[in-house]
Amino acid sequence: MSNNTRTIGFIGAGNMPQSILGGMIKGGYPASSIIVSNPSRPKLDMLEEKYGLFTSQDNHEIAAKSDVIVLSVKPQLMRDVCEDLQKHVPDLDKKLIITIAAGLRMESYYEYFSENIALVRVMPNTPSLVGEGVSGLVADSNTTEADRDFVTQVFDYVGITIWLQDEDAIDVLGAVAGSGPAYFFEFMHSLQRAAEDLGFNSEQARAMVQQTCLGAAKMASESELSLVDLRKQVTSKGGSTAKGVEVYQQAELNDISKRAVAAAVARNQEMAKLF
Ligand SMILES: NC(=O)C1=CN([C@@H]2O[C@H](COP(=O)(O)OP(=O)(O)OC[C@H]3O[C@@H](n4cnc5c(N)ncnc54)[C@H](O)[C@@H]3O)[C@@H](O)[C@H]2O)C=CC1
Ligand SMILES: O=C(O)[C@@H]1CCC=N1
Repeated sequence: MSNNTRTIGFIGAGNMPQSILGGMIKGGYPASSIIVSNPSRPKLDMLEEKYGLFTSQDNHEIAAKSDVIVLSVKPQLMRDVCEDLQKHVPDLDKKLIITIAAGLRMESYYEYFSENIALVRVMPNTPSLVGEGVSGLVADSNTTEADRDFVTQVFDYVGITIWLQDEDAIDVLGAVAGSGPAYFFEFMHSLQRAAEDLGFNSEQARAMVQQTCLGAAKMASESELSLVDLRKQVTSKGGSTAKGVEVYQQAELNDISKRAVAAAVARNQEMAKLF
């Protein structure tokens, strides 16, 4: 990677950029080439202490020092942050701009900056922190092949990268993989509570749920079998699993997932119009 190191500056130091930069550093990207801004100090102090990063409360300073700017604020703040950068930071169209915001379309960024910016929209997820992220990417035609290679390299550090044809696909990937960790945590917590209700303490209940989830995910990723066949392997005829699975099927789990993803896609589309 070090043969293609650029100074990468995160504007916003929230959960998602922390997951990405933490994963990058773990994967070997030089911390000296990662810089971060945030309006308040606590997260910056933590990042300085933990990784020795250069940080600033001044977005202009971080953007000016960066070859690659990663816009990492909430969608509703994006217009103000970008218009402010456009006013105060020279040569933005000579830098590569990455945005990780959900929903917001590329055309919004052309409005905030100019149509000359080189822009990549990335939809990452928080498991990037442990090197198991999923990132969906779409680049505009102002980016060079070297830019796109760089973005691939960065997000490959923190998991798998999936280049997409258009922004509609990013909204869907966001609703499945971007939001997905929350769905799994919700499900895992419900299993933990079920074990607790039947007498386990929370520590044991959580341990068995998370290890089972990890094991199932590992099996799925290492196996050639379909998810249906993997499920069948656990489900002995006339056994206990069949009874448990039946409850989920009767509750229309497929339909629940479909509705959850559709709701998240709809919110992404709404956010594109709101901000
Ligand atoms: N959390 C997630 O799982 C994912 C988040 N995203 C996107 O990542 C972006 C950031 O989300 P999170 O990190 O989760 O949010 P967060 O709420 O954890 O962090 C937002 C950060 O922005 C900072 N901030 C506020 N105003 C600012 C300004 N004017 N300039 C610079 N920084 C400012 C806040 O102090 C805070 O540290 C959002 O656009 C979200 O759509 C995308 C995929 C997944
Ligand atoms: O909830 C959100 O809007 C962001 C996008 C995907 C995960 N978190």
